[in-house]
This record gives sequence, C-alpha cells and structure tokens, in this order.
Amino acid sequence: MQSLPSSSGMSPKSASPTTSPPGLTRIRPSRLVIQSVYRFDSVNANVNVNPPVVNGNNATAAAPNSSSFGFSGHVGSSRTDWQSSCAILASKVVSQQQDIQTSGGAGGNITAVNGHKTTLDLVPIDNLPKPLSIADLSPAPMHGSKLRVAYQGVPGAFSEAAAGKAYPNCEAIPCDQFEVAFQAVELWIADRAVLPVENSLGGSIHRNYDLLLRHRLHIVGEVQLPVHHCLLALPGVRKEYLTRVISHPQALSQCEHTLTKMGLNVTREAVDDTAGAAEFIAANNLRDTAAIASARAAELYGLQVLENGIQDDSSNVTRFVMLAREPIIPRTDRPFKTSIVFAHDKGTSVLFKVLSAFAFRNISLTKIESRPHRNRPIRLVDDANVGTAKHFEYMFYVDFEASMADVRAQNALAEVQEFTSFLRVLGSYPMDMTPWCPSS
Ligand SMILES: O=C(O)C(=O)C[C@]1(C(=O)O)C=C[C@@H](O)C=C1
Repeated sequence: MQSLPSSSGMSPKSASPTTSPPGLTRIRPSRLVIQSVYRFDSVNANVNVNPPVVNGNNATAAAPNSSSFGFSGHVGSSRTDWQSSCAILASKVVSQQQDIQTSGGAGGNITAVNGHKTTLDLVPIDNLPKPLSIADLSPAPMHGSKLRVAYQGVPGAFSEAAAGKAYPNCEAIPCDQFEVAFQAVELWIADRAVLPVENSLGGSIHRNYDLLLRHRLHIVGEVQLPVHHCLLALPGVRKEYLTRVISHPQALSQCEHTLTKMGLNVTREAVDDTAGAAEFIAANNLRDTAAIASARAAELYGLQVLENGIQDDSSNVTRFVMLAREPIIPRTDRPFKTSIVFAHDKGTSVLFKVLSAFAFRNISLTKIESRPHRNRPIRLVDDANVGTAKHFEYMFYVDFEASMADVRAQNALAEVQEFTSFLRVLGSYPMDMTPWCPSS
C-alpha cells in the first residue's frame, strides 16, 4: 500500500511497507503518531514497551494517572494485571471448570482461559479492575469531559463517522495507523478505539484481527456503518482527464466493478485511508487523480463529486468494533455477541469439535476467521516412508450470538477450553441493533 508522506514534521511511518511517491506531501499534521518498540509474546500476552513518544513528546505527559493497569510509562505492569482484567469474563468458565474438578470430572488445571496457562489462584480477586458498566457505552462524557475516541485515518474517513456513531459527541482522535489507535487507548491518550474489522463486500480487515490478539484491549461494542463511496476530484476536472484513482484498499475493492463499468482509463493505487486520498489530491493540486472517499471528505478538502454511490452494492456496510482497556459486564437483557480467538497445538482437527460446542447449544455463529499462527506458522509432520508434510497453523476467531452472562455460552466455552490449547475471550458486548438504513 502506498503511504502518503508527511510534510508536517511528523515522523515517517517506519512500519510502512511501501515507499511514498516522490514529491507528494501531506497538508496537515492531523494524525496521531506513536513511536515505540514492542516485543510481543502474543500467546502468553507478555508485552514489553519501551517508553513511548507521541508526536515527538513523551507520552507519559499526555496520559492521566492510570489506575487499573498501573500505567507508568509501560503498558500494563504485569501479567497478573492482565489476567485480572480478563477474569470477569473468564470467571464463570473457571468456576464451572472447578466444579468439574472437585466432582472428579474431566479436566485438570484451568489450562488456557483468556490465553493463559493459569489456575484460579493466579487471579487476585481483590485486585480486579473496575469493569466498565453498560452506562459507559452511552454517549455521556466521562469525567466531565468528552470521551476521546481513536480511529485510523484523517477527518472525513469512514472510521471517523463510525466513531461518531458509536460515541456521539465524542472527541475523535485521528491516528496514523491501526496500531497507533490501539496504543493510544493503552497509553490513556484515548478512552476508546473504533476500528473496522470487516466489510460486506471487501471482507475482513486482517490487520485488526492480528492486532486484537497482540494487544490487550477488550471489545466493548460494535457498530455497523453504511458506507457510501463517491469519486472525488478537483473542481473542473472531468472524468476523461483522469489517469489514476487512489483510495484505501478496502474502498478500491468495494468499488472495483463500478470503476471498471465506468470505463475509466486509470490505474488504481492504495493509500492509507479514503479521506487521506482526498486530502492528498487537494494538497498537491493533482488534476489527473481522483479519490474514492465520502461526500464529507469532498466538503472538507474542497473537491467535487464526479460520481455518487460508486460502491458495488448499495447496502455496503462496514462493521467496526469499539475497544477499551477494560471489559464491560456482560448482560442478558439485550442481544449480546461474544468474540473469541483460539488455537490448538495439534492443528485444525479441533475446529469441528469447537464449532459443535456452539451448535449443540443452539448458539449461532456470526463470523469465523482464520489467521496464520504467527508464533508457530508451520507444523512439520514426518512420515518416514513418504516425507514431511508441512501443515499451516492457524488462530481461529469466532463471533457468536450470546452473552458471557448466558449459561449456554459459559458451558460452550468450558467445553471449547477442553479442546484448545489457547483460548481468549476478546469481548462480550451488545450487538448493533440499529434499524437498517442503507447509505444514500
Ligand atoms: O479509509 C477510511 O475512510 C476508513 O475509515 C477505513 C475503511 C476500512 O478500513 O475498511 C473503513 C470503512 C470502509 O470500509 C473503507 C475504509
């Protein structure tokens, strides 16, 4: 993906996989950039962070004193803190497993609740962080100020609109990359992050699945945003002048067929976000380039709408998750979803058993995704006679329609835990039930 360079003195994105086109500049120092050095052991959830630098300043100055994770320039002080934060969701599973043990039933130690080889006595009950209540999902500002919500992109990005839908009246904080949005919440620079995970046409946003595993934030909600794309160019530019269309890869993919049908003789280039593409065209007075972005981006950056509604499906929708440092208390008085991630040492054969744990309890799955097991991507199976088979290893992400407060979900997860070597509850949260309103 092409990354738009900064003209603002912001640090270049060291992690950016691509080079920037020569002579292109960014017009506003609008996005949060955090530089830090992470070392992850994702399965054991050990995170070591060197003192971070936020847009050139020490992040500790920007971060209020923290409570539950004992922030002091590091993300989380110990493995125990992290275990505590997960204990709310895990406790039902743990107690059920204990019952099984005391009654001489199957199972031994609590092997992998929330990603930890752990036993109950490792969870310091009196140290539990205060979980967010359902009220924290409401638009009311926290602590007398606006809720700060990190998103990836610049103003006019769909993610900004999603942040506003999830938390009306919030202070939306633009971030340079998805990872920065995660870090902004971990470092108390933001209270929440709102990040896309899948689109009805473009599919999953894999990067965020990987980051959910590598970071310790909890999913506390979801929001589905109708995504209405426009083709934008500088005033006076006609479609015939165009040689290039730039946008976020998801946006390019969501408009793929429409662009082809329009018969434009253009190359398609990926950049970091839709609104950033519009901003880039305006900043560089590019008369041969169009952006796929929102109508709001056109207004913000002074572009004209050449074509309205160019997404390949009028009901195009992107699902975003809301992330927080602490989980919410799951409830049963409204529809909830729960997101988990699991793996097994012995490969994919466990998948059917895991899924049957939900099927037998009439729990519907709404999503399943697999990602490479980054710690152990390949498993070699030697057969002296025929050679060595190389099996790919996966992490499986599953969303199911039940709350962790629902005994069916607790029983299903207790069973899943027996089949898996790694299991983590990413969050149990209210489903987005807003009435369907396709983009117009
Ligand atoms: O580029 C943007 O405007 C974004 O908010 C990112 C993003 C995505 O990552 O999927 C969000 C919604 C749309 O699906 C297109 C792009």
